[in-house]
Amino acid sequence: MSNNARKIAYDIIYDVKYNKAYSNISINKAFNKNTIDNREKGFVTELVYGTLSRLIYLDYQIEQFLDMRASKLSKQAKTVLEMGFYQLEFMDSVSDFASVDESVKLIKKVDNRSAGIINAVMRKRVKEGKAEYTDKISDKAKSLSIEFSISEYIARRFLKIYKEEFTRQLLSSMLEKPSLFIRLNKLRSTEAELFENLEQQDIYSKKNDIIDSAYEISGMKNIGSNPLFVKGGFVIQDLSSMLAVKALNPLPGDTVLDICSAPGGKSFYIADLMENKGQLDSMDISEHKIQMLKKRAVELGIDIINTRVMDATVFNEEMTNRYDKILVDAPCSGFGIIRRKPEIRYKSYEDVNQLPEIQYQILSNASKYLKDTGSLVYSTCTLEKKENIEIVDKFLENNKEFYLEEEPKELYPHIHNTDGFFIAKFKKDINKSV
Ligand SMILES: C[S@@+](CC[C@H](N)C(=O)[O-])C[C@H]1O[C@@H](n2cnc3c(N)ncnc32)[C@H](O)[C@@H]1O
Repeated sequence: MSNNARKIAYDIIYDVKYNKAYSNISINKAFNKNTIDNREKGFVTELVYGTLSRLIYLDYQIEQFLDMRASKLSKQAKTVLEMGFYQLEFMDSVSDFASVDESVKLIKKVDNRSAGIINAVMRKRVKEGKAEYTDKISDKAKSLSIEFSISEYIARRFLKIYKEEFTRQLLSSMLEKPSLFIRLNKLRSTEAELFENLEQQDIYSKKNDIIDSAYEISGMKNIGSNPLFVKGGFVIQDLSSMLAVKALNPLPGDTVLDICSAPGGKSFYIADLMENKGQLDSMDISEHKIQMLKKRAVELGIDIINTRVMDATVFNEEMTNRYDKILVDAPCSGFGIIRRKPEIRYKSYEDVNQLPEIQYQILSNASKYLKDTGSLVYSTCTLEKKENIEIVDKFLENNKEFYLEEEPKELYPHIHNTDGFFIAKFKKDINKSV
């Protein structure tokens, strides 16, 4: 693989680590800017996600081979070493020689003064083999943090919420590649057309048992140029996201509010289940993301969506008692989608501690927009109880006219083959409160 591909990967990793960029957005930008073939794209994607997903573990390994304090390394040198160590341990397609040689070439482009140290550390690692990680640190959270490359804060929270064995299984599954699900958009295509498209491209698909328009697929390359995808015949959507919509049970003719809707995955499925009949108000605080939603809705052939940029924490009197069904897919810490967004692995208490208040405020406002016999779904893509069941309990405590229609669902990657997710379905019954 060329040094150009490694330089592209380096720029993305550096941007995510030091400029707070988002990995998925940075990768897309880099692929649009540079002309690289599909094989190189695959290599860059693996190197970026792999390295970013294992930073704490890789830094631990690097330290075992360094003759100086890691804090003395330049940011560039540290990043090149992390990429180099990742290739040595986790990329079978790259020889040890290439890992060392290409790392030295790369550092010469970005910080020539560190070339000697990179060369020495990489060679020492090749000669001696990886340092065995033994569970020698007595603090369990610290130890899990290194082993599974997750912030100590998240490790500590998971250990508080789950048993140790469950936490290990969960963290281990969060280092694996997520399954890919697509959903047929019946407004633009049919199952027969979808199957023909998948067959032509040698893509294996398995129909899902619960969501009849969902298929788990493997072997999809370069989805952006798939003609059926481009014309809106199918979308990529995790099963967990579809299950949240299914819980809401939108029907043709309903008046529905999706209050944190952008970039639109759930709104599009709501519209599909409504057979594009009725009214769907899709709101979000982000103007940019609402624009993305609008554009994709047109491609998908949906015309029942009214978009609005709105801060859902601010109560809007005009919307009182207006909707049959409301989805609150709240902004959250995202601990359930760590496999897709590796930067979430390193979140700290300060990054997430404000969220429960915002979530509760949004849920509380949304509940007032519901008609007297309406249904409301609260969902998040996190596994943090403070953002899930504790919000639900507080809401029920303060809103006696609401009850849970079914037990809230928690979904886990290693059990359900989905993102980590939480879904609670409430029913409003004003007679209950009197
Ligand atoms: C989990 S995402 C929603 C994903 C979306 N439902 C989908 O399926 O594509 C949460 C969304 O909440 C939005 N958000 C954050 N704070 C908000 C607020 N105060 N009011 C409204 N939307 C907000 C974010 O912009 C983000 O798009």
